[in-house]
Formats: sequence, structure tokens, C-alpha cells
Amino acid sequence: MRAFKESMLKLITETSTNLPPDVRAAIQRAKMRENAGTRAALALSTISDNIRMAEENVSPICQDTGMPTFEIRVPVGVNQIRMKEAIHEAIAEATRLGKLRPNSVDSLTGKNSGDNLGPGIPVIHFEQWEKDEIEVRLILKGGGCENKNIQYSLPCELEGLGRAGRDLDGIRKCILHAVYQAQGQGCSAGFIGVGIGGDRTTGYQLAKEQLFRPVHDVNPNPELAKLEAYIMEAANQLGIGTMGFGGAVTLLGCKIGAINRIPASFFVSVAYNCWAFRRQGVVLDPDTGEIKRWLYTDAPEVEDTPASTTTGLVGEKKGNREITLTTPITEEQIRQLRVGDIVILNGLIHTGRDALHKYLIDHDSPVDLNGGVIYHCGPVMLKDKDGTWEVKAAGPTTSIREEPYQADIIRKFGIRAVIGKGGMGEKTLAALKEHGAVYLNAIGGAAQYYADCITGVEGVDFLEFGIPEAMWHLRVQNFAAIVTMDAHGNSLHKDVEKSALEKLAQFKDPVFV
Ligand SMILES: O=C(O)C[C@H](O)C(=O)O
Ligand code: SF4
Repeated sequence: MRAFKESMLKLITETSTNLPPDVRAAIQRAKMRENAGTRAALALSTISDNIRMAEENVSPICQDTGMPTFEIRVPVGVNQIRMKEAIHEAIAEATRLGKLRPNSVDSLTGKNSGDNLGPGIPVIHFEQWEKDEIEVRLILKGGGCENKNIQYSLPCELEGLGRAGRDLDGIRKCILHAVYQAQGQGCSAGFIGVGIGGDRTTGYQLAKEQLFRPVHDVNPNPELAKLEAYIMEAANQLGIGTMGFGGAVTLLGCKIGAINRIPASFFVSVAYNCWAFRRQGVVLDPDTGEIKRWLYTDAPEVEDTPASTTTGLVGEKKGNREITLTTPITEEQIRQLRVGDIVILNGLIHTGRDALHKYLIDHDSPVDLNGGVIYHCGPVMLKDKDGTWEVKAAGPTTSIREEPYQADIIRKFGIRAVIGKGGMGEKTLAALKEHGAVYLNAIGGAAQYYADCITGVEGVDFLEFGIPEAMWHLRVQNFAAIVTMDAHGNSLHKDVEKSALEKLAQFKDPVFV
């Protein structure tokens, strides 16, 4: 097993940087369904560019390299303790190499371990089998989509759909509701794994196991196969679209499993995975630990069409205004912007996420933020030999987490633009209007695309918060994002959510009786 650690490092690197063909095919099919020039098509083009860049740069597709979750099958007698140790070493090594973001944080102190290790991380499940091979599957599932997982206890009452009973039709309603409640916040278009039954723990576990099935896999249970097909059809009529921008494609895959339950409980557990569906697998020689073959190598052919050749956010496109702004930004410039405008940003921006927002409420900022831009982002950073920071991946994080703080921070520091993804709520919308600021939605998961727009790292504050939570001062050029909340009280997120709820209500009547 001398090659086992090296094989695990390859698996981790490949999973973080190279999306499997079945996932790529699903994204390609989505691209073909959106009309050229729409916001969804622009977002999907950027996503496709990003996928290509990540593979070429051998760098993380998304900066949130997630919770590493290994599912391992071993022949009887293999030393699992040694395997675990080697996986831990490979995880730490992948982190040092910038293939993983240091993502393991002490839940009480907030301290980042720096090497992706710590109690509960990574997740490793072993199972024995009769074969003389080792199979290792890995998912790197990010936090934004994990936050959108949801568990229903039947019977229940669902917004838009009414009563969901303890039957197949009740299950149908829960799954549709799960897609609705995720909106764009889990970086739609997404994939869902559903677990029917079990207890709260095994239900979620089953839901996550479904994510290991290839996208084109057909359920061997005909009833569940029918439900999967139905959900794909119905969920894609909700109009949420890529990044919640509205559009024809909201869901890229749905896989459902069922296990027994005890009479009093009836759980439907849904694991939501973003488009950056990073899962790979390998089969290893049990003596040497060398990779014999890769899993997930096949996918259905998808033909390219002219619609899918739309360029990304910057460049020729119809219908959308494109406005270039350089920081610091004035109130007048901001008041001219409307929902739907594409902003191309140049100048200095500052990252800030959960720890910084909490801090800024009671303290001063180390830099002048007047007319400034806050970027909800926790990048992957590496220090090179002469001590210069290099940005390895830098896409947006889910902004709604900062909703309790954002309005106060905009007012207190005179911020003119907040960049993030998934949109924000009423309190922030009111502050944008009152103060003269905008919310810019960047394309979630497009970490290589945005890293490429960063021309320099001009400093960092609060490194003690850990790399993702620190305040990075970044010089950007041609940083493109879409105005989804403007200074006139308009919010694309509010509109899309309202219309999705109306569409959801059309699925109220029983289908599986
Ligand atoms: O932690 C991040 O960088 C992003 C996170 O996965 C999110 O979707 O909000
Ligand atoms: S930012 Fe989006 S793409 Fe990246 S892990 Fe979070 S949900 Fe997934």
C-alpha cells in the first residue's frame, strides 16, 4: 500500500479541479436550453469557462473545496487505520499545494486548523466487500449548497403546496419544495440526492449516498425512477434558473433512495449540491495502493449548438447594459444602475465574510471603505517563496448569511457595492436604497474566472480569522457581476422567488395517487 497516499492526493486534486464528464454533460445540456444572451446563458457560459480554466490550471473549480467525504470499500483484512492516516496526510498535502482551501474550523473558537484536519474532518466511511479491490469515492461538497439541505418530517404543511401526507405524493411535494427553497443560494442549477425513510441521521446519509450515482443512472426501482423523472420535469418549470437569475434550467439531476423507517417517523431528507458537483472515484490495487482505473469516466454525448457558444459576462451580448466602474465609486454612479445591468469593476475591493461582518459592527475598519466595495469571498491563497500572496481561487460566497449585519455596515462605512451571490433580504435592500448602494451578483463557483480578474494582492488584515475569513485587499480588473439589487428598491431575487412560488403552487394537486 506504499502508493496509497499518492493515489489519494491524485484523487483529491482531480476531484477539486476536474468535473466528471457526467456533470459536464448535464451543464452542457442546460446551456443548450437557455436562450443566448439571457442572464442564465451568460452565467452558464462563465461556468463553462471556469470549468475549463480549473482543469487547465489544475486549481480548485470553486474556492470552497467543501467537506471532504470519502466512501471506501475494502476487501476483508485491509488495515483501515493506516488508510485513514494516509488520507489525512494526503488532505494536508493537498491543502499545502492549494488544491484545497483550509476549511476546518473549530466550532467554538473559530480557529482554522490550517490543514483541513480536525475533529470530524474529513468524513471517511468504510465498508467491506468480497472483491479483491479497493474502491474510493470522494465528494467535495461546499458549504453554500450544504446549507440548503433540508429534512421534512411527514405529514407536514408546505408553502405553496399545502399538505404533504405520508405517501409518494407527499414525498413528491417535499422534493419540489426543497428545490424551491434553495433558490439560487446553493449555486443553482443544482443536483439533489433524496433519502426517503431512516432516522434523521441515516436519512441524510442516504440522501448523500445518492449523490454518488452518475447523473445518467436510472433508478432500479420503477416507482422511484418515475419520481426522479417527474421531479426533473417539474422542478425545471419553477423558473429559478442558474444562480437564481431566472431561466429554463434549475435542476440538473435528481437521485432518490429509500430505506425502512420506524412507524412514528417519516423523513424525507434532501441533499442539495451546487453545479460544482465535485465527485470522483478510483479503484485501487489492494497490495500496492496504485490506481487501477478511474470511475465516472463515461457520460452521454451532448451536441454543441450555436446557443451554447454565448460568451461569458464580458463582451458582446444583447439586451444588457454594460457599465464600467472604478473604485472608489460615487453615489451618483450607483443611482444610475438598474437591476440587470452588468458592471465591470476595476480598482481595489476588499473581501469580507462572516467573521469580518461581525467584527465591523463594533470596531473600525483597518482601511477606508468610503465609496468602497465589499466582496463576500473566502479565497484560496498561497504564499510563494518571496512571501507574496497568490490567489488560487476566489469566487463569491452566499451573501444572505450577512443579512443581520449588512445594512448597518453599508451605512457605517459608506460602502457603495456589495458583491456576493444568492442575493440579500429586505433590510439590505432598504439600506441600498437609502444610502445609494448596489448588490452585485457574481457567478457562484466561478473561482478561476474571478481569480483571473485579480491583478494584485495589496495586503491582508485579520489573518488570525483564517485564510477564508481574513480581509484581503485585492486589485481587480474587468471583474464582472450583475446588478440584482439596485438603489431604487428593486430586487431580482425577490421577483424570482415570488414567481417561483406561484409556479410551485401549480404542483399542488396530487400526481402519484
Ligand atoms: O465558503 C465559500 O467560499 C462559499 C460557500 O460554499 C457558499 O456557497 O456560500
Ligand atoms: S460557492 Fe457555490 S459552487 Fe462553490 S461550493 Fe458554494 S455552493 Fe458550491
